[in-house]
Amino acid sequence: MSASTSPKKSPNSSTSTLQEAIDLVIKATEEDKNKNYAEALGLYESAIEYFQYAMKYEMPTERAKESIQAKCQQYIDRAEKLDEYLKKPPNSTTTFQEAIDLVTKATEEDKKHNYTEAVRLYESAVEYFQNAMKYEMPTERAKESIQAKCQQYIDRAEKLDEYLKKPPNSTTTLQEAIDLVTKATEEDRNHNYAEAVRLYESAVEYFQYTMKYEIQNEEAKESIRTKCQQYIDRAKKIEEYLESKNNIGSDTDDDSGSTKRKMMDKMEGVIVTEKPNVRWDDVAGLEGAKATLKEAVIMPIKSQHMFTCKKPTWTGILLFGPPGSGKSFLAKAVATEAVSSTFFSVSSPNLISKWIGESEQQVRALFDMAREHKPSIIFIDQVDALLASRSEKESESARRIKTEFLFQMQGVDNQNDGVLVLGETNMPWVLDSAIRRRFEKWVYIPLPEAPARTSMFRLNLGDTPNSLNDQDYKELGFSTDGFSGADINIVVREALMQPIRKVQSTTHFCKVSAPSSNNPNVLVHDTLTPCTPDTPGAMEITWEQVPWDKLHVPLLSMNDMRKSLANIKPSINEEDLERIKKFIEDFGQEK
Ligand SMILES: Nc1ncnc2c1ncn2[C@@H]1O[C@H](COP(=O)(O)OP(=O)(O)OP(=O)(O)O)[C@@H](O)[C@H]1O
Repeated sequence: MSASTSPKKSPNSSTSTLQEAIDLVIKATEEDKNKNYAEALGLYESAIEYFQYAMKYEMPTERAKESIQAKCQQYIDRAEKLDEYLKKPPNSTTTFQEAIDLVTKATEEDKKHNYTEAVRLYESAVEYFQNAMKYEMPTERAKESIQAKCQQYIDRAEKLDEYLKKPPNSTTTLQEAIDLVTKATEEDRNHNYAEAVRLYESAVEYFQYTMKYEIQNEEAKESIRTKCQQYIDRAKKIEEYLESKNNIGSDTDDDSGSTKRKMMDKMEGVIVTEKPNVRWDDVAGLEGAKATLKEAVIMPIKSQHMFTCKKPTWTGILLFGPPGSGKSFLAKAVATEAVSSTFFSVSSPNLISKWIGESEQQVRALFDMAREHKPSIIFIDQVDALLASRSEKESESARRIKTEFLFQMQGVDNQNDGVLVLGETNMPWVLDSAIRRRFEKWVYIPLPEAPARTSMFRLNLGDTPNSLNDQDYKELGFSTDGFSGADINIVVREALMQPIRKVQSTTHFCKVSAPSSNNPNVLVHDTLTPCTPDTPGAMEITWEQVPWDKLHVPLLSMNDMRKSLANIKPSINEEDLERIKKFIEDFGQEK
């Protein structure tokens, strides 16, 4: 700290030195705030001298002395910090701008999967931020926010570091990527869209890492790339949807607009207005159910002009049947094919947990919106969770939701014309009898028969390259008695992983003739594919030792399907089926 002279004061001076010291501190703080650090430093130093003089000659009380000393210490600290800052070489590089530039570069490298460089840059950026905070003295609030940001960069650098430290042959990233996609799809299905987007994005990141460091084979890479593009597209679509939903809520500034917006906010995760993309042809089998729904839902919407007098429409249709039999899937097809209608999809379990306490208001808002946007379809997934028989144990809130639903479904003065409530349940027997009556039409969705199961295998495999023939598909259909559509979906997903696993786990490769990876029209005879040790010409090598352009990932085969089938059992048990059978005996399949 630079030396300064004692205040030139006479003991008789009219202004007290203490007052002058205080004035100096006020000025010092002002200059400090205006970043005139040299001026601030001089003023702090003078103020300290004045305070010390005052303490010596103006004899304040002991308590005042103590407080002055504490204050002086603060000014001394601040002055020292300023002094240190001012002594920094003029071209010092510890500036915020440089720290920010480093973070920008780190993020770029991170995105390009140059993780080693990204870690280095993140770490340097944090160091620069810390130095800058020391010398450039931001406000406390700015400091807090910089520290929080730094923590994020440290976390990211640690995560990347962890990746980089994995043994070079590690195959776990691929598994992690697959797990992430599985979770993303689940969240997506449960309408937890924000979480689904996050998971899809992480999965893509993991896949990209495996493509860079783990997988050399171009075919496998190509297939992963295609999948990644699907996940990116899906994440984008969800983001667009979330944005558009916010816009629906913000399209008016008046009171009713803002109330609607509040309602929409509360409904987030509970109601989805996005149109699914499932066509009739995507639904295997269920021809009877499709015909009923076409007649009951699509026809009245499509040909309104045909019905000049009373329209034969239904206001409540219930799809019931065993779990995973395609009820929701079929409802999605209805929503897609009923082009001009608005689709509201409500997940009952989410609704119950999120609307507790606000129940009837939200139910009313849902129906109001449906009426406003008619023709519309309100699809209620797992309607049993929402509208089960009244019981002693149910909460007051659940009771109120149910009562309001009953009231709204009933509608007054034809106000529900053009609004269809489409419910689905796998436990129709638990429904409240009044609710059962509100669903005027019941459609049974059974487990698929063999031909429908065969179609499901075809639909699920889509255009994935495979070596299955018609006979294999038939066999798959026949050998999966008791499997639901959801079970078959799992079997196929599991089978799709087999070729990649085979490549990664095999100990031997042998030469086969296959299209060249550089030109698929040319057949080459030296590509390597997994084989058993006793195959003639088998070489004991791992997949990492095979040059990428020579690796031939085996096509998905019937054996892969059989392997997958051996591990997956039907999810519906006899007891569930008995219960449904009994219900049909009591109430019939359709009404
Ligand atoms: N008939 C079908 N055609 C094609 N795919 C089907 C069919 N049925 C089911 N699936 C597949 O199974 C998945 C699960 O089906 P879905 O969610 O419709 O079952 P659900 O009957 O609504 O089950 P839950 O009663 O448990 O709600 C679908 O996403 C679809 O991939």
